[in-house]
Amino acid sequence: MILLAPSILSADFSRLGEEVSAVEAAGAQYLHIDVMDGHFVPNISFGAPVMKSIRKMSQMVFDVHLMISDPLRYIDDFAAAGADIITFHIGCSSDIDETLDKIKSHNIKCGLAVNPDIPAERLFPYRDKIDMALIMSVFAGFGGQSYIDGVNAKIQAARTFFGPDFDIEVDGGINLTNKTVPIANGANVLVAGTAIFGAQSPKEAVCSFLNETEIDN
Ligand SMILES: O=C(CO)[C@@H](O)[C@H](O)COP(=O)(O)O
Repeated sequence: MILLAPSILSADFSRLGEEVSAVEAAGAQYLHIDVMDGHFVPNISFGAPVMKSIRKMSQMVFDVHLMISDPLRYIDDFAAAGADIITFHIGCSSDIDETLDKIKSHNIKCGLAVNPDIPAERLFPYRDKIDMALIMSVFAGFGGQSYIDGVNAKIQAARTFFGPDFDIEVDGGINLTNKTVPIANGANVLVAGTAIFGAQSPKEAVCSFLNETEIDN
């Protein structure tokens, strides 16, 4: 089953509640929450208080993507704010095992992410500790970039290594035209920001993503 994770990075923050309700009503299963610190990536987005405020009005799986230098320091905050999955990056400054253990201590699922210039094999030693692998199909930091086809082999390598029942999420530059590409290479969780919240109707965009994704499969 393909899961869709609309990224609120591209939402209209002045109407965040309405935007979240629209994608939830349309059937999106995950809500992708992009947290950026202006240090690990050049951009700054928002933190746990914003997530906490939308947690009250949504039942979606809150899929938190920490693009921050020292994720270990903030796991407690995001857990308390209602995260269901917390993913952070290979290459951050926190100890990876310690951070995964911290996430697990909250009974939350954990994921590890790799930017396009980091091989999928860097995820493999953590196989028994993680619930999801996040393969970035753009360099983390900004919405609205173009999908990098060079990551397709990496998605395949991750699928081969982790097996058929493991969650492999792909994030960046995914739209209605190219969404079959990550799926064909082994992804089962698709993140889309601009293609959903940049559409005239985010609700219709989610329906198109989900319906057409089913037809393609
Ligand atoms: O993590 C990121 C960017 O760093 C992504 O989640 C993007 O926000 C996806 O947005 P689009 O590429 O779909 O616009």
